[in-house]
Amino acid sequence: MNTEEVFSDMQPLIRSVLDGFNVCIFAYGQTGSGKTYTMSGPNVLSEESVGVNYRALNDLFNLKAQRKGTINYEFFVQMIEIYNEQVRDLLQDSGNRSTLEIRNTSQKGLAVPDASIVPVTSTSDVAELMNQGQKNRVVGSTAINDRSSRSHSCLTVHVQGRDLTSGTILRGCMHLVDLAGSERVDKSEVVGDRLKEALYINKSLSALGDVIASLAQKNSHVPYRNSKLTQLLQDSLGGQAKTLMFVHISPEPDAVNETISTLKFAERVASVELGTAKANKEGGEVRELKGQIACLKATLAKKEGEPENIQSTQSSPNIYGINKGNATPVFRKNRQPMEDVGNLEVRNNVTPMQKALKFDIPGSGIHVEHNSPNSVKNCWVDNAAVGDNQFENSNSVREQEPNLTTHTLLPNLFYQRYTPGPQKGRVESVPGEESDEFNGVTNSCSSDQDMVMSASGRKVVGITNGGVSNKKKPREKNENNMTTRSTNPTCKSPPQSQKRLQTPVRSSVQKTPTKNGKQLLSGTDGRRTPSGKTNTVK
Ligand SMILES: Nc1ncnc2c1ncn2[C@@H]1O[C@H](COP(=O)(O)OP(=O)(O)OP(=O)(O)O)[C@@H](O)[C@H]1O
Repeated sequence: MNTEEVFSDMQPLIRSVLDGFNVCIFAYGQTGSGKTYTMSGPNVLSEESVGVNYRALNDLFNLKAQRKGTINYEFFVQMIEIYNEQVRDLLQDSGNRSTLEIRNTSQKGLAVPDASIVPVTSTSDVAELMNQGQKNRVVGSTAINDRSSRSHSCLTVHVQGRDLTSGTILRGCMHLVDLAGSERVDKSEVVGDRLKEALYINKSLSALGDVIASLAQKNSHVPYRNSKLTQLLQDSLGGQAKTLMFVHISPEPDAVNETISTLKFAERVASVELGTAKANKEGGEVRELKGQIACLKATLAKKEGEPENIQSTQSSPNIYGINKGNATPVFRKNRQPMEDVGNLEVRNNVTPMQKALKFDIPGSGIHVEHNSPNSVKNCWVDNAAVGDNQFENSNSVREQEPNLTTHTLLPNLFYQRYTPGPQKGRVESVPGEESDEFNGVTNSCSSDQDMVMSASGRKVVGITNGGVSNKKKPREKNENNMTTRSTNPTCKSPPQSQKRLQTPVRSSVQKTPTKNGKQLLSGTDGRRTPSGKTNTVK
């Protein structure tokens, strides 16, 4: 199965991102099985070997061009890695990199708000950023893979679109995750820092397994907080995102145990039942009503002598909209206001929506009949007072200033902190040991709370495989694998038993069956038997 075929499995999801869904695509498998090859491609890229990350971005730009008469899209990119349970910004030079926090929020949407977020306008912009991120990623040599990723990496593309006719705002985001591979340390023969990395990798993958098991069993508590990886993927696994997992296995006979356990994991993933998909669409009327409700609440609070700052009524994920945060000055000075990069939501004068309005304010006991547009104009959010922490649960709303209703929903998020500079080589240094702050935390979140990323949309996990030989030496063995066999003429025909593993196991995210109205994660071939078991294509 070549990369183009693999990519065809995820192509429908690219459209979904542009339609306002959140999507997560991740590569899973033992070390050396070809995850990085699938996601990013080999070191030297050719048109055939370029990874699915680049292809996805390319598709996004193509679709953007096709839709330019109807929707205006903007794209922004973040790239982070989780290395030894530390989250790091791959778009920052290693010298400037600090450890970042994952913010669990069901409302605001940015999983790692302090990571650089960079506007991109062309595929070459993206390729440059990905190369930079890839170079900054921690890679090390082991007995199994001489360029083994020692971290989980996540490339996130944020999409914002504005329908030119209706004014509806669409927001989607796509996480492209290249997991570090599980490894048996006796086989990878790692010691010292590499051993420490392997232990962190295995531990976080095992936390991922626990989360999947909990989801599959529909447990009320899902232990997302046991690792940074599961925190990061929380919303993609247990929320409403569309999720696709590529499973990679090695054709090596002596990797059969790892292969079996990988396929068992895939089977478990496939049994997770999903919620209903929703797109992040916000029409002009909704925005208007939110603004008016916020305004009326502010007026009410003032009348009752309550503090001015009250909870916003914002209920949908809004990664672009919230102006709270504690970005350090050092970052701020590098930021570029979103207006400068053409954020269409920055200006949203509400006049078209100034209609007669009748509604109850939930929980306030107030019924409002409202015919004047002007009250909206008397409402504003004090950005200065609020700061720019996008992840507080409330927005401050104050009365007085005119015409700023939805300006308030704007993004310090989109103050981008990316400063182009000379690229650093791959990071080899290993930070000091960090205590695992999530160890033992078993009951602090639910799937509905503390979401890492805002997401709307049904989850779909399709599974394919692109395994390669996990032996570092000889390298030719890598050619004898399912990902390359159709493209590599030097590839020898494997024994029958290996052929099975090498046969592409495809996923069809569009045909994912449903059960009781819920979408199921698709199985190893993206299909299910009537009993709900997964099929393996032979
Ligand atoms: N389809 C393929 N065709 C040719 N070479 C491949 C293919 N897949 C993987 N390889 C080669 O196999 C080696 C291991 O692949 P890769 O680094 O992608 O594995 P990985 O699963 O990401 O490993 P790790 O988890 O250790 O990072 C690399 O040298 C890569 O170029």
